Amino acid sequence: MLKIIPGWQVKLLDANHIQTTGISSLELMERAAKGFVDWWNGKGFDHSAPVNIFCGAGNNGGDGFAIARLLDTSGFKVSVLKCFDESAKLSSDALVNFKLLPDGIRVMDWNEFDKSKDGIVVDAFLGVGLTGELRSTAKAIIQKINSFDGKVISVDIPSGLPSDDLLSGACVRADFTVTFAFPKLSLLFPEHAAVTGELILVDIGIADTEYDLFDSTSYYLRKEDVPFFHRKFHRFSHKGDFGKVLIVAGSEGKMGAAILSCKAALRSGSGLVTALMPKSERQIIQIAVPEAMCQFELPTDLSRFDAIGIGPGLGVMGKSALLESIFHRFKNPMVIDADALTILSENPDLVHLIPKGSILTPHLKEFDRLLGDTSNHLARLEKAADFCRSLELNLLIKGANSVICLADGRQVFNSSGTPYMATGGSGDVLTGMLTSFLGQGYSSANAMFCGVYHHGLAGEIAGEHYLRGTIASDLIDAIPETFVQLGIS
Ligand SMILES: NC(=O)C1=CN([C@@H]2O[C@H](COP(=O)(O)OP(=O)(O)OC[C@H]3O[C@@H](n4cnc5c(N)ncnc54)[C@H](OP(=O)(O)O)[C@@H]3O)[C@@H](O)[C@H]2O)[C@@H](O)CC1
Ligand SMILES: Nc1ncnc2c1ncn2[C@@H]1O[C@H](COP(=O)(O)OP(=O)(O)O)[C@@H](O)[C@H]1O
Ligand SMILES: [K+]
Repeated sequence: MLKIIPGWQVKLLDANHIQTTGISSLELMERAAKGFVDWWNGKGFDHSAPVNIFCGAGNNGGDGFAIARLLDTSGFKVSVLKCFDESAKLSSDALVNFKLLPDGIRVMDWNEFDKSKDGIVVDAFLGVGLTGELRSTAKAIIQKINSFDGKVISVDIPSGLPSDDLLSGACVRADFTVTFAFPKLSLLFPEHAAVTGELILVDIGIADTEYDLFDSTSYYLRKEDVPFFHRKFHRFSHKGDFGKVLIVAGSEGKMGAAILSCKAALRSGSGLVTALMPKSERQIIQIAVPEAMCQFELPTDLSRFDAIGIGPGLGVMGKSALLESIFHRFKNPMVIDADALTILSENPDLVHLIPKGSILTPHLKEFDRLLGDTSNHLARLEKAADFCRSLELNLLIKGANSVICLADGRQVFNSSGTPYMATGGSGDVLTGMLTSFLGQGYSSANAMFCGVYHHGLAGEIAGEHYLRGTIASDLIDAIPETFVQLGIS
């Protein structure tokens, strides 16, 4: 997994990389620019659209000059908008790249930019070197960029956004942010979604081990990390090896949630799935998921189950005793979602009975109901860390870039997923997937890494096909393809 370090430490990361590999800082800037242009070329932007690149005097601007040169070579009509005056001292690498600008590129002052023209704006004004409050000219430059109606692509971070803190002043509103080496923490906050746009991570050749020097509890979960967390099964594996799970879900009118969770558990590899549900609703589930077994009373001995998932569509009224009995009778980690979380919010004493290592999966509203209102994501993450450490529980804060908050203090941001997953029932699918991995003998942390990443990837696969018509069942259908794409047999 990729460690997320504070923006101010990027200089140390670079210096260390330069020292150990012998490459120059200029070469590192060139890699960043090449990575940006590779992504750009993959997007297939129209060659006839003029490209206007706002460049600051620091290394973010240096990236911008290098990008300008490379886009010019690729045949784009590029202009550079200087965001500094004649007296400004450019960083040494920015100066080199400024001097390397080919003659064909028009260089103007930022205030000469004509916002009414078509094209694309690249924002290479301010990067992680931003300190303190924006100066007045910087605010005017950001305003100018934001007055443009077309696409805006930010280099490393939208100019004005602090890398590790909440936005308090002006900021470029980007459609895409192409960030280098690792995602800056603030790019992952829901309150910044409107300024960061779609997030793209460009690898500039810094190895994961080079981050070991830095203290941080934040990580980013990428596709290449996930296979490592999967268990390997062998030729003689039998259905018992793949786990027996109990899904406690569904009530009259909400049996769909139970069906989605059970199916998702089966599609994620569970050997045996049992649904605990009201007897009156048994026909629905037996027709929809014939592979699942049904149970209408809570068995006294729950030790025959390897994992339990509880909550989707369960209902709240009169269900707290059921939750309490399960906590008393089952001693292994379990998955707690939806209505079960609401019951916990209403009966806070029950939280102390939850088996250690369990996984709670609140979305933002459920989080606030459970742990109290939070004014912003930073405060939420801090609260989550305290909760997880003190109770030895794991929390998944759901949303775009869901955060896996572990009892050991690590907070891991997921990279897979798409807004097309914002559809009723997709959380029920996740509960089934997490329960399935727990039941297959994965540690809670590994079950979360695999469950959350595969769930997001299933959303991407389904979303590619169905766009905004994606429904939760499509995610389940896409689960097998996620295993194919990750090379997991
Ligand atoms: N490993 C990586 O990730 C790599 C990262 N790289 C790139 O380096 C970037 C970081 O570059 P950096 O350190 O030179 O800082 P940068 O963001 O250009 O900002 C400095 C400029 O901002 C200005 N400024 C500051 N505060 C201000 C304020 N309040 N209001 C107004 N202005 C303010 C400051 O002005 P000054 O204070 O000096 O007058 C100076 O001009 C990083 O984001 C990435 O793009 C790649 O090139 C290579 C590998
Ligand atoms: N914009 C988004 N980007 C990525 N994933 C999303 C987005 N919106 C929702 N999701 C994911 O979809 C799931 C929704 O779960 P939840 O809110 O419990 O929905 P429901 O209760 O309808 O099942 C979560 O896993 C969440 O991370
Ligand atoms: K920028």
